Amino acid sequence: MSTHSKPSAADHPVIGVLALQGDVREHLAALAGAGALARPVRRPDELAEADGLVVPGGESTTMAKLAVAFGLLEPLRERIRAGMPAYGSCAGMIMLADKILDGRDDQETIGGIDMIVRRNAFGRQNESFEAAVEMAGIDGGPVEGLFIRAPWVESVGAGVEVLATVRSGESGTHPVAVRQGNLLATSFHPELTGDHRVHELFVAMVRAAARCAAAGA
Ligand SMILES: NC(=O)CC[C@H](N)C(=O)O
Repeated sequence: MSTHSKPSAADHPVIGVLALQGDVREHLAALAGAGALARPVRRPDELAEADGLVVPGGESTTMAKLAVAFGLLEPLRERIRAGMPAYGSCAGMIMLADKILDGRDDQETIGGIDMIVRRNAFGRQNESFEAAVEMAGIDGGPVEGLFIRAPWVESVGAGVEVLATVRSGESGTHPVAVRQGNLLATSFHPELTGDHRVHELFVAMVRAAARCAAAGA
């Protein structure tokens, strides 16, 4: 029996969705479907209340500019450095990359994952496509990968686990889902498919991090 009177973050994690631009509503719905209390985050005080954060799909250059304008970029970097779990889909993957290729000049990222991500990597004729993606850590068969002007991961550092790859014509096979500690990123958009398994994986990561924090407190 729990001795806590308040619901703990480990049982009911509050997961924010960075709500500056992009498919925020879809992530809020997917997180709720995966058992989290989901909240939009536009201000540093809203970020402070979140046990974990989703950075949505959208347009990374716009999102980065808005993050600076809303005074969120440094608070985001600080929370991530301090171990807050985060999940980025598509533009969100770009935002969580330590380095990007084919970004706009001076395009900022939040960073956190030791990887180089190439924006719009799948090229013109393939700007949008679907693929069945086998993803490590996701049981029950492949997830439907929706790739919309999607990035791929060009290279990863030693601490980054590649969870899924996709073959793209002659350029070969590229990572499209990665994890480094409490940080998760996909090139594709599970929030648009109604399949909540990737969000369930992220909610489990947030719960585990909250349990660790409670045990260490
Ligand atoms: N669907 C997406 O999130 C596309 C990402 C977009 N190409 C960018 O650079 O931000």
